[in-house]
Amino acid sequence: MRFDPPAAELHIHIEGTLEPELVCTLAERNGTELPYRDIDDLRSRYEFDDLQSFLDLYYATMQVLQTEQDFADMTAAYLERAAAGGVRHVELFFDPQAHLVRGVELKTVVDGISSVLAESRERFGVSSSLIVCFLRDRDPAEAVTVLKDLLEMEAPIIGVGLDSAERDYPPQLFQEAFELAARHGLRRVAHAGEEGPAEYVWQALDVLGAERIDHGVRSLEDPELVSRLAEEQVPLTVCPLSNVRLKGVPSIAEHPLPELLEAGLLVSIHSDDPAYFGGYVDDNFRAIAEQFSLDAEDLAQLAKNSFTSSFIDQRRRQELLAAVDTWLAEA
Ligand SMILES: Nc1ncnc2[nH]cnc12
Ligand SMILES: [Zn+2]
Repeated sequence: MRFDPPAAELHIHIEGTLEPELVCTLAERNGTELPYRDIDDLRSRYEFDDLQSFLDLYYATMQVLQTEQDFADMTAAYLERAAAGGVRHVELFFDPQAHLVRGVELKTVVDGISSVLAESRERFGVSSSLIVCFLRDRDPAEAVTVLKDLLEMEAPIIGVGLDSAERDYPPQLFQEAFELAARHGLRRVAHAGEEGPAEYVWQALDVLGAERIDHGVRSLEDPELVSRLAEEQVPLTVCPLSNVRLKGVPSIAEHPLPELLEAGLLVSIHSDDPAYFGGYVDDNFRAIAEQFSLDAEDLAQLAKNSFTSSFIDQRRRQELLAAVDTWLAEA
């Protein structure tokens, strides 16, 4: 069976695609001293107890990203791998504050990533757009400043998101930044209900105006919330391998994907930080298909959900939905 239906990758942190090999290549190129002996030593540290233990390594390894070329190389490497696994459309998250605090300029980050996205369709057959994420464990006023700077420089972003350490950082702290985004016609998404409670999903919807919830798996703890999500068909971007690696759920067997689907929610499957969590979208499809005995038709439906949940224009959406039918006919 094949695990690579045409799909939209809607929950992907570009910095989370930094494979150990590229970390070492960039460290050598930039003369960055890393506290790891070699690639195998670095890879051996990819064992996490929770979200914070992952974020500690995630922010440490990204110090190798220094120049526009580094950001471009990382983006190109990701798009090449994603396309090989069936991805045909990407809405890419990036974390500018994580680079600004290291002294890397906003323009370096934005130009490096967007120069490759601008040619993603021609080079990789993947349409793409960019979403800025605010770090919820930093000052909410900083998020407003970063967004103003991005607007000022006319960065090619289509939306805003909210990520990093979730516990004790409720979405409502970021109301001002999200209101500013809305006034400028930007789309809004937010991580919620990954480690944080269902209450954070309510806040993401009602205070931030989030149109899509990243993760959202803990919504199941609140039946009223589940009804709301089902009724409004609010998209949830679910990342099974990530949830297991960060110990949000003990194993794929115990992942609540079947319950989410049973409840009639609009779920699609994504990879989050594939370099760290053991796989890209196709690897996530394989894991859930093998665990839950899903067939090609089930995967095709999840892939269609990803296009339905995306912010692409109607014409491209129809083209990609049709591509799923073609894949299914041949699968
Ligand atoms: N899974 C995740 N949750 C929150 N913030 C993140 N930043 C990168 N990956 C993340
Ligand atoms: Zn994420």
